[in-house]
Order: sequence, then C-alpha cells, then structure tokens
Amino acid sequence: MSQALEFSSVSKIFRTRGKTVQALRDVSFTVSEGEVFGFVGPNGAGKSTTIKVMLDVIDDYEGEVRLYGVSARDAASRKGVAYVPESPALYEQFTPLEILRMALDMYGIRRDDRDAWCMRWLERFSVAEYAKRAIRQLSKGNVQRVALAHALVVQPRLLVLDEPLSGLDPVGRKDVVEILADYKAQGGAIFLTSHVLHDVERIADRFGFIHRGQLLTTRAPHELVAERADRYLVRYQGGATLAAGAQTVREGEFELELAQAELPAFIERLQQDGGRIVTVKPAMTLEAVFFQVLEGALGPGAMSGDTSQAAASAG
Ligand SMILES: Nc1ncnc2c1ncn2[C@@H]1O[C@H](COP(=O)(O)OP(=O)(O)OP(=O)(O)O)[C@@H](O)[C@H]1O
Repeated sequence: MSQALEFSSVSKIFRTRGKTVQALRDVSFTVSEGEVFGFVGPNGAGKSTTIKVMLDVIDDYEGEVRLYGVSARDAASRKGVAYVPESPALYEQFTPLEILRMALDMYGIRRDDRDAWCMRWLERFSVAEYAKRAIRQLSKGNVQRVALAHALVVQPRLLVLDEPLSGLDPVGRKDVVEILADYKAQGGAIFLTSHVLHDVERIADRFGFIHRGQLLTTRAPHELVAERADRYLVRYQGGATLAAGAQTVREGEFELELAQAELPAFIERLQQDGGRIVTVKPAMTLEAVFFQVLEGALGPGAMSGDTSQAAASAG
C-alpha cells in the first residue's frame, strides 16, 4: 500500500524571546491510503505543530515529510489534501452552498451537477436546511458540519482534521464517524487529532500518542490494550451458580473479570453447565493504557501538573 503521509525524524524547535521550546522531537510515522490515523496527546504535546509542518505552514524544521511521496515543502504535495481546523473560520457573509461551490472552484473541480453535488454533502451532514442562510446565522456545531462538508465535497485523497468531533452533539458525532468510515472505505486517508480517547478509538485504525513533542507509541487501539491486558471481562448467559463474584448485567446475563489463565477452565465449565459466552474483552481501558504508556516513558507523576512543552523545557 502506498503511503499517504510519511514523517521521518521530524524535529521542530521554537525560539521566542530567548526561550527554547522543542515542539517535536524526532517524530516518525506513516499513514497509508485507506487508513485513519489518530494523533492523541495532552495540551501542548505538539499536535498542531505536526499539522502545520505537514501543511507547510511551518517549514523551518529538521527531517523529512512526504505526502503521497512528494515533499511537504513542495506545494504540489497538497494537491487533493483537505484540512479542517478545530474552530473553522468560514466567511460569515456567505451561505453553506456558496462555500461548498467555492471549494470546488478552488480545487479546480468542474461538475455538471455542481449544486446537486454540494447539496448532497450538506444533506449528509444534516445542514441542507441552512444551505441558503448566511454562516453567521448558524450555530457553532452547524458551522463545524459545513466545514466538514466543505472538506469532503472535493473528494480529497488525504483529510487532515483537528479535533473533528469536539464541537458536535452526540448525534452529530455519530453522523461524522459514519461519514468518515465511508470515506475511508473508499480509500481516503485521514490524519486526525483528538484529546478524547474514546473518539479516536471509534474512528482510528491506528493511533500515535504524543507527549512533549515525543511520539511515544503508534499502535491499533485494540493491540495496545490487548498487549497489556492479562485480565478479561467475560459476559455470559446461564450458569450463574458457577461464578463467584459475577455481576448481573440483566436477567440471565452476567459479567465476570478473570485472569487470562483462568479463561479456558471457566469456558469449559460454563459450557458443561449449559451456559454460553456473549463477549470476552480486555478489562483494561484504553485510557488506563494511555496513562501507563506515559508513565512508562516519562516516569511516575509525568501526567500531573502542567504538561506543556514550555513547562518541560523550563523544568
Ligand atoms: N509559534 C510558537 N512559538 C513558540 N512556541 C510555540 C509556538 N507554537 C507552539 N509552540 C509551543 O510548542 C509546543 C507544542 O504546541 P502545539 O500547539 O503543537 O501543541 P498541541 O498538542 O496542538 O496543543 P493543544 O492540544 O493545546 O492545541 C507547546 O509547548 C507550545 O507552547
């Protein structure tokens, strides 16, 4: 599979008023076509700097960044790349329909069904009813939806999203997760940042944990959890009498935490008793693993207090 995005040993130091901040330290990762890569880290970890480097907003860095094999320093690398910032600033006086038309013009995309195509994307993001109202009359969440429609209307090959779900209500989050999954299924690549592990877990195939400019790990969420899990949550039906310590989930269905070594014997006894397994999943949450990874890399207490790079370089 060819690489949509490739960071090789990227380092970036900001120097302002005699103060030095290392925003990125030797960061390397790749994102393949058809892959969703989630970039997670606390405030000041280096997420925005990573996006700025990939979009060539920052160009004085060390290392190499390539988009579809072309250096990020070359404007041609951004062909077919769409970006949605965390708080998108769309022209307030224009309407969503005009904004989507402008996106097509900007990307040099001509379509006979231009307005129908734009309306289709506004419909997908549930903002078609506002198609002809000025942006300034829309709520923050609806502006966010228009911005996402504006990015997808051009059918980008790489989509760069800064906190894509942050301003959305639960229905909006679910809609966007589904739309992004469709886009990915069609071969699109996504690089997205988030503070919220649960969101990343829902969308991303793999994710990177960044902290103080350092990429601590890149893994699939389930891999990371499974690697560290030696205890499992077993949900089962029937056979209630055989499991001390089981919690009732609903009538006839129970949940029990077991060590990995205890699993085979439990399953055998359950089957003998006429019960059946519903699910088996690691008892460890992604969030717990996240803190383990950080503490493992940086030592206990690394997550307490100010986690910004400025604090790190001052300390
Ligand atoms: N223009 C700049 N000049 C000086 N320091 C900067 C500049 N931009 C970012 N930094 C510093 O670089 C580090 C990384 O910042 P960055 O904005 O990339 O973090 P982030 O992960 O996006 O944070 P957040 O989640 O809060 O948006 C921080 O310590 C920040 O203060």
